[in-house]
Amino acid sequence: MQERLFLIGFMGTGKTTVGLALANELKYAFYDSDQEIVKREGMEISQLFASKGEAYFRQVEAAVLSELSRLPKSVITTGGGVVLKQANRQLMQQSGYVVALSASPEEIVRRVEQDRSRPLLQSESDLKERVTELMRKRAGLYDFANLTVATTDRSVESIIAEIKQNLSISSH
Ligand SMILES: Nc1ncnc2c1ncn2[C@@H]1O[C@H](COP(=O)(O)OP(=O)(O)OP(=O)(O)O)[C@@H](O)[C@H]1O
Ligand SMILES: O=C(O)C1=C[C@@H](O)[C@@H](O)[C@H](O)C1
Ligand SMILES: [Mg+2]
Repeated sequence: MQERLFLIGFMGTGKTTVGLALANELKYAFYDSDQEIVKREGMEISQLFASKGEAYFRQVEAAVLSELSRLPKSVITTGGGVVLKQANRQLMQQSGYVVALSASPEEIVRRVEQDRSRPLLQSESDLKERVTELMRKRAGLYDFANLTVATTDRSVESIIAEIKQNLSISSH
């Protein structure tokens, strides 16, 4: 079994939700880079973006990822923008098995529209347009994953089953 699993994907694809349940099933430790940043900085992500800016957030995110990438038997879920830095992509590829979750823009809008915690989705423009534009800007950045799982119209249980099946194949 792989020592470390990383979950990557656009905002709202379910990384934190799926990762926590997967870690419980595998009896692995669970870490979420966004949650670690909140603990370390002592404020919510939206506050951090507002007070120190996105560039500062990205620096802390890279430092947190680097620490998490050394931990044994862990499921590590990441923020949607962690793939923006090439060094982060390389580190994850070298330190574990990387699973990308994907979802349609419509599904992402349904999942995140009631949640004000994501600063990059808080602009005045229409949420669907904002999601589509950001997805276009990030096209290809999640493609380095060992496995990509589509999550639209799928239960968390069936997503986990697909990941576990692929893990058992790739560890033989
Ligand atoms: N397979 C699914 N079907 C329906 N809803 C889901 C599914 N997976 C997650 N959700 C819901 O979508 C919302 C976003 O999920 P989650 O926070 O896990 O996404 P995320 O990928 O971690 O987002 P972020 O990149 O912003 O951290 C939550 O309300 C969660 O309950
Ligand atoms: O996609 C992104 O850039 C982000 C996703 C979230 O997980 C947080 O890391 C933050 O809101 C930025
Ligand atoms: Mg998350």
